[in-house]
Amino acid sequence: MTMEAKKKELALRLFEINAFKFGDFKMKVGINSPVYFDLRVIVSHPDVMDTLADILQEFIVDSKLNTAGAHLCGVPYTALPVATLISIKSNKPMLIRRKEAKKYGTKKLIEGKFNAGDKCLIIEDVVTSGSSILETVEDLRSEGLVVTDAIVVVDREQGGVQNTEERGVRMHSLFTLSYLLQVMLEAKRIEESTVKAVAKYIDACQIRSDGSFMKNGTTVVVVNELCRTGMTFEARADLAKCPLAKDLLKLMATKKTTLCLAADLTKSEDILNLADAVGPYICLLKTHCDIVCDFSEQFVRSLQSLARQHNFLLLEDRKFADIGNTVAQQYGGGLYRIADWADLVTVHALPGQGILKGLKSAIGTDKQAASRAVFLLAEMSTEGALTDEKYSSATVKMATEMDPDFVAGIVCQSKDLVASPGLLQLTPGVKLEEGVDGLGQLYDSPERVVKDKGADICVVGRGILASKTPSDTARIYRDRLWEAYLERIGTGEKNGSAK
Ligand SMILES: O=c1ccn([C@@H]2O[C@H](COP(=O)(O)O)[C@@H](O)[C@H]2O)c(=O)[nH]1
Repeated sequence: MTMEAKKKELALRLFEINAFKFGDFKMKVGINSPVYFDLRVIVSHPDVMDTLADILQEFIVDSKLNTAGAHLCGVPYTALPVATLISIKSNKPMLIRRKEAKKYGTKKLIEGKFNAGDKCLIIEDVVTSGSSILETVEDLRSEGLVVTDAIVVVDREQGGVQNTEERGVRMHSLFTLSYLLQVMLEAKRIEESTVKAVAKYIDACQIRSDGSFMKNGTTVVVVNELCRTGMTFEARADLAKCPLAKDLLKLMATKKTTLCLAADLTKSEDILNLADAVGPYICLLKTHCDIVCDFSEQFVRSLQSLARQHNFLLLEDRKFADIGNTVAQQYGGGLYRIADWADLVTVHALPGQGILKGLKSAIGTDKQAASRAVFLLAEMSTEGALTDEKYSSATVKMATEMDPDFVAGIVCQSKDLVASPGLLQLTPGVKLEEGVDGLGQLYDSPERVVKDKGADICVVGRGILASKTPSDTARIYRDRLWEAYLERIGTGEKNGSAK
């Protein structure tokens, strides 16, 4: 295999394991970026680590650097395992730079055997401004080592080459961000619009080694066009990692609706009649199967047939919250056999990752798995809900880092919680009249929920159920929600604050 083919294969594998992703990410330097690299994830994929080390070793040889007698030093900490592997494979000795000098004993900054005047080659994972490389170089040089070159896995092309060059270090990058974008585009992993948004950001956001941003001598305002709430559902579908979220985003875009009906009725016939009447206006129909007094297999088959007829998905709001072994049985078995008919279910993140593993284990084949997904509950719509910021952020982390293929979205109430454009925000507590019911349920208007709270899909129950003409009322909700969405992405007719 040629080096080029190996690089492309590795690039696709890195994308697959989430070593880089596209969306809206807060960076160390305090601005939001449309692309995020986290090469730490490779330690969980030994095959990727091994391949990366092999390719880097070959890359070092191809770069024609004079590395005879040179030491290798990985920039702490992400580059350390890769540097170690290259050291073993190429039989080159390694040095380790401590981030802080030891407070006792030798007080060494650099661990390993070396003499002043020895050469040292830097290994780094991702470079933005190059400041991490330069910190390491400074410590190595202060011990008399000679450092002239750095091998880098990814150059984000935001000034690293110039900043390191100014301090006498040449960067040799296996991948540039532009190269990765082209490979992802060719492989149809991303759309042209994503490439353009990232390129625009990179062009506007060149970072100097002191951390300041400048372009043509002036400070710039950097706009991230991959911000979830500013994007269309069509564009976001391309960035969704979960197949069902992709389908749902496309469905919402073609049917022009973000309305989810909470069909909280207790007789199956009433639910079916309602689903038939309201079906043309909704993207999701949400059930609580355990409140249906005459629940039957026939009922769910009829519901599925209406879902196909009117093009909506079924969400069972079961709010699973137990250990993996129990939820597997609750989901796949029992009276309701939820996994057989519900496209989506709601799940509490409280028990941790095991709950998602348990639910997944109840789904049969890979094909079936691709047609099932969950919404994780990060916040509730009720007065005094105990879901605090730490809990809700940890829930979103669980969704994006652990099971991105299985989590379609987040149930929450706050705009800035869901950054990833591929994840859907589902928000209950929506009514034409704002207020509170007698049991602590809080309601906001359709406009406020979409524009101020960042909702993608809005759940409406009693606002429609209590109406004498549910289908007309559903249409009103659908229209107001859709108009608010258009205004949010900047294509609506009206502008201004929420009603
Ligand atoms: O935080 C949450 C999570 C779920 N729900 C569910 O949504 C509907 C809301 O019904 P309304 O009649 O519009 O109040 C209901 O099925 C809840 O179980 C929620 O309200 N809040």
